[in-house]
Amino acid sequence: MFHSPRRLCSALLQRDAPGLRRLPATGLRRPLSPPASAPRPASPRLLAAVSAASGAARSCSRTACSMGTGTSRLYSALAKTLNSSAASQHPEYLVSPDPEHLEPIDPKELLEECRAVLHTRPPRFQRDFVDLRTDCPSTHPPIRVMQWNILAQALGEGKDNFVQCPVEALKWEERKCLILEEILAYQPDILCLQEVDHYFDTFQPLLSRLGYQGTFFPKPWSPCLDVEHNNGPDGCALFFLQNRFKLVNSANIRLTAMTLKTNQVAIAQTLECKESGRQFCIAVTHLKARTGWERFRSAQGCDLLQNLQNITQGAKIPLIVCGDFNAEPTEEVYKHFASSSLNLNSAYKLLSADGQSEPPYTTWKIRTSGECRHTLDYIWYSKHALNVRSALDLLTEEQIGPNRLPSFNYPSDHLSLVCDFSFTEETDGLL
Ligand SMILES: NC(=O)C1=CN([C@@H]2O[C@H](COP(=O)(O)OP(=O)(O)OC[C@H]3O[C@@H](n4cnc5c(N)ncnc54)[C@H](OP(=O)(O)O)[C@@H]3O)[C@@H](O)[C@H]2O)C=CC1
Ligand SMILES: [Mg+2]
Repeated sequence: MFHSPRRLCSALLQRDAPGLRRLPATGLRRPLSPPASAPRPASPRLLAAVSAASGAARSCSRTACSMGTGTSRLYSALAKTLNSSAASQHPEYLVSPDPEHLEPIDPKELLEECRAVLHTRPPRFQRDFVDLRTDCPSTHPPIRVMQWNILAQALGEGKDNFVQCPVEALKWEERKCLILEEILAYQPDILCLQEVDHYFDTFQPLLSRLGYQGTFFPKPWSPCLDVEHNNGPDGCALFFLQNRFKLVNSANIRLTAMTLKTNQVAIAQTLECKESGRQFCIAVTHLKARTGWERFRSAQGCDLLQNLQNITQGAKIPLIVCGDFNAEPTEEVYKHFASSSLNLNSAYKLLSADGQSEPPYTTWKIRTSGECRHTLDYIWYSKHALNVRSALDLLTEEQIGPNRLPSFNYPSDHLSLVCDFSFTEETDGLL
């Protein structure tokens, strides 16, 4: 699904003065030295591909964002400038730096390099795709969508209280390779992420070199900013492969609850498939967490649905909504989505025997309060316009292990959800 790199990955090794490397996004330079916490890399390219880009935001963080909460607010303000409501009406302001100026990375080589960094870790778990609609042939390749709350680095190390997870398992230099490995293993066409607090230094520069166009919308008052040595606010990020889709429209939405602005956000983009000319809308969100906030989440969900009604012109444009809803299927917000006039179904229900039950968990962790096993993450889709051709099975309890998540094998407390979609024949030729 990735497009072939136009040049070899070895182009990542710079031709500039020895020991200096041009940073892709900014043109800044920094000394070439491996991160202190990382194991000795097997390949020098990893420094180029995985670490070097971090210099851009690290040099930003030296001046603006990593010195604690006060200066982090400045970073937050800068990030918000890039995502202002004015910008949302002009997609050109939201696009990443010109991808033509970035050296492409060969995904296979990057995957190998990630694996080299992770050589002291246990192997990653095997997960299989389950075929769901083998009887519906499609003329176009499916659209693979990944939904994943990747766990903000600042929250994982600072506030989440994962009492059974050793701190070494959370080291960013290795954990980011586990996250990249998961993305590279499944090669989604569209990637919907929550709790991203390493957008500018890691995911945007690397994923743009893999052919993705990215958008980031930070939470207005990210809890990450209250963690010492944070890397800026966390937020939602949406990436799509530029060789498969053209951006038609993009909206960054600050969710409201009972007309009040909240700390939760969403990104909604209308994309056009380059192969088929078909349009669809993809949205990503992360609703308010914690028990006691059920009505608040419900109101946020209603606001998001209202926004999506407008964006899809009343369900005329097929829709996919990915999110960490922080709500079990018994909650009101889930019911609003299941019964909305947008005609949505939750894709992972299709993995159950009767097609009606959500998986038993999408997140599983142990906090000071005890074991937390919940189904909170969903991929909703327009059931009249889209088919789910296959879905990636979840990790088993045995794979997750007694200490639950995150772990040395798996980088987040939430599992990634991955689905392959195709358009239904009935709506072929419409939008
Ligand atoms: N300084 C200021 O003026 C303000 C600061 N804030 C900060 O923001 C925070 C609230 O922001 P808000 O967006 O409402 O945050 P949420 O309540 O939505 O939670 C934020 C994160 O905490 C995680 N989380 C969920 N449950 C727990 C738990 N039991 N223990 C630890 N972490 C948990 C969530 O992860 P998941 O989704 O994976 O469950 C989520 O990513 C405040 O605590 C404060 O730190 C907020 C407003 C103003
Ligand atoms: Mg979390």
